[in-house]
Amino acid sequence: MKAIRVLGLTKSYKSETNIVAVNNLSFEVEEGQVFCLLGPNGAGKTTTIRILNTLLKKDKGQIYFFNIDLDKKPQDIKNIIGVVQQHTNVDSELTVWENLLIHSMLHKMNKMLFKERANQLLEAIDMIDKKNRFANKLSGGERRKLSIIRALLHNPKIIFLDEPTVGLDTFTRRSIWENIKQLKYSGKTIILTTHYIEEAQMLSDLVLIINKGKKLIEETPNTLINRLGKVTLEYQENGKTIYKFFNTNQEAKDFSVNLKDLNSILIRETNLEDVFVTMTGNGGEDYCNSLEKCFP
Ligand SMILES: Nc1ncnc2c1ncn2[C@@H]1O[C@H](COP(=O)(O)OP(=O)(O)OP(=O)(O)O)[C@@H](O)[C@H]1O
Repeated sequence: MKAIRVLGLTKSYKSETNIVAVNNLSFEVEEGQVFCLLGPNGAGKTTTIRILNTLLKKDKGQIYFFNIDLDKKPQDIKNIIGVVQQHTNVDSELTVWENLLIHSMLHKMNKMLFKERANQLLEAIDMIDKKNRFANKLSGGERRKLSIIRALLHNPKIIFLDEPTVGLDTFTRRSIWENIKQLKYSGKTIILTTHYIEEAQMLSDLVLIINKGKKLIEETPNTLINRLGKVTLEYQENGKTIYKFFNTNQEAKDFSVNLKDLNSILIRETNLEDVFVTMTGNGGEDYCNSLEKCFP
């Protein structure tokens, strides 16, 4: 079953430059998938997510969550989604428990169910010992965990995670990855945006790469990597690192024997970051806007 269907989504900001932030974007997400939206700065990811989260109005297009039309039943949609925003927005003046209680009241949860779920989630996400601590006395990672617990409290079917691990240390990041995997195994649909391509490669079933508000490609991480070439050859030429992609190690080796600077050669597995950089251009320049150009 399709958890989300987005058809021809378009949004402009009426600023001095009249930017088309999202331009006729269409995509579908299967129930139970981890779906990752990738794109360079300013690509339109946050705008797309904010529209899906009912926080921003679109100009054009249709959005369905489990066949429910967002335009017709926004409240129904709010009840089936949980949102972890990019900037953690927990209430610093309240304790962890009080933050969760307020959220349960907004979702009209019954008290018994609230207590049971809140304790369960605090336990699962390793925050039970912080239950009575004021949010302003939590570390950045703990605040992020609180916002994840809060987003899950009303048992949403679809969870939006906008850069869930930004600024977190390796241990906290791994523990959040583990939580995301557990959510997927429990059948939740997850929409992830991240600038950590390694995170996208590890967690996602499907990746949608956008640039300048437009869809470039939508594939599984492995398909994207295979299309580019499983093997990457890196070498130096005129003071620049050149990347070339091949289907096999042997092809990369055969190519490398004719290179001048043999010391600079590195042959390694291609990763999703190589795909991302190839498709969206390096350093924000030289954008690749056609699939033919990226994947001849
Ligand atoms: N409130 C706004 N008013 C005017 N322009 C905006 C506004 N918000 C975003 N934009 C512009 O819309 C475009 C898309 O921005 P958006 O925040 O959706 O991108 P993003 O992919 O989330 O970027 P980042 O990775 O940097 O967070 C950018 O050109 C941005 O400057």
